[in-house]
Amino acid sequence: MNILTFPTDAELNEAGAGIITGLVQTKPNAVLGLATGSTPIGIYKEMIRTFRKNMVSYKQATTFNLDEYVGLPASDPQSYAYYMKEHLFDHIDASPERTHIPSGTAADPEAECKRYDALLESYGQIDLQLLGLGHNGHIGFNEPDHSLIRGTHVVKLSDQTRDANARFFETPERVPTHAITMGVGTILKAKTILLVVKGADKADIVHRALTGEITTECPASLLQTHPHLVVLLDAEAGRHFR
Ligand SMILES: O=P(O)(O)OC[C@H]1O[C@](O)(CO)[C@@H](O)[C@@H]1O
Repeated sequence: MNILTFPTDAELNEAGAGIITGLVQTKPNAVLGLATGSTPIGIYKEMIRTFRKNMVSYKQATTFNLDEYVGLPASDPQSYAYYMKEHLFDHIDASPERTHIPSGTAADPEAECKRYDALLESYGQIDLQLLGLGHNGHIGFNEPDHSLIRGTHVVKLSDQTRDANARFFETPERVPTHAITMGVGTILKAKTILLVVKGADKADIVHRALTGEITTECPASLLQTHPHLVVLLDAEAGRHFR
C-alpha cells in the first residue's frame, strides 16, 4: 500500500489525474473504474485540463462506473449518469458506447446487475479503479454488513449514507432508498486501486480502514489485502498518518 498525503487540494488532484492520464497515455484502451461523489470532481477537472492540452485521448478507453441510484433516470441531475456527463464525459473524447454505468431505471434491477457483471466480465479486469470513501467505510455503495456481496447487486442504502448524500437533493426524503453497486469482489479484482479521501470528517474512518481490523463492517478495510493500492489523502484526511 502506498499512502500519499498532500498539503493542498490542487496537488492531490494533479497527482490523481496524473496517475489516470498516465495510464491512458501508455495504454489507450485501458479499462477505468470510475467513482462519483464530491471527492473525485477535482481530479476529473484536472483530467479535462490535460485532455484540452491534447495530451491524452479517451477514445479507445472503456469506463465502468461503480454505482447508480435505483429509480433515477440518466436525465435526473442527481443521477450518477448525469454527474459523469457533467463532470467528465461531456468534456473529453470518451466514446459513449464505451462508458458504462448501471441503469437506475431498468425494469428488472436484478437482471441489470447480471447484465453489468457480464459486461465487466467480458473485459476481464479493470486496469485502474478510482474509489472514494463513505463516512461509514463504504466503497461504491457496499455498506457495512456481516457479509459482503462479490458482484453487482441492489443495495438498501444505510441511513448514514442517505443523510450524507441528502445535501445533493431538494429534501432528504428524495434521496433514493436503494442503489445498484459493483460488488467488492469486482473492485478488488482491479489491477490497481486508487483510493482518494478528503476532509477532516474522514480522518478517522480512513485510518481505521487502512490500519484497523479487516472486516466487512468496514468494507474499505478489505482494500488492505490488495497488492496495488495507492491512497491519496489531503492534509485533513491524512491527519493520523503524519
Ligand atoms: O466523495 P463523497 O461525496 O464524500 O462520497 C464518498 C462516497 O460516497 C459515494 O458517493 C456513495 O455514497 C461513493 O460513490 C463515494 O465514493
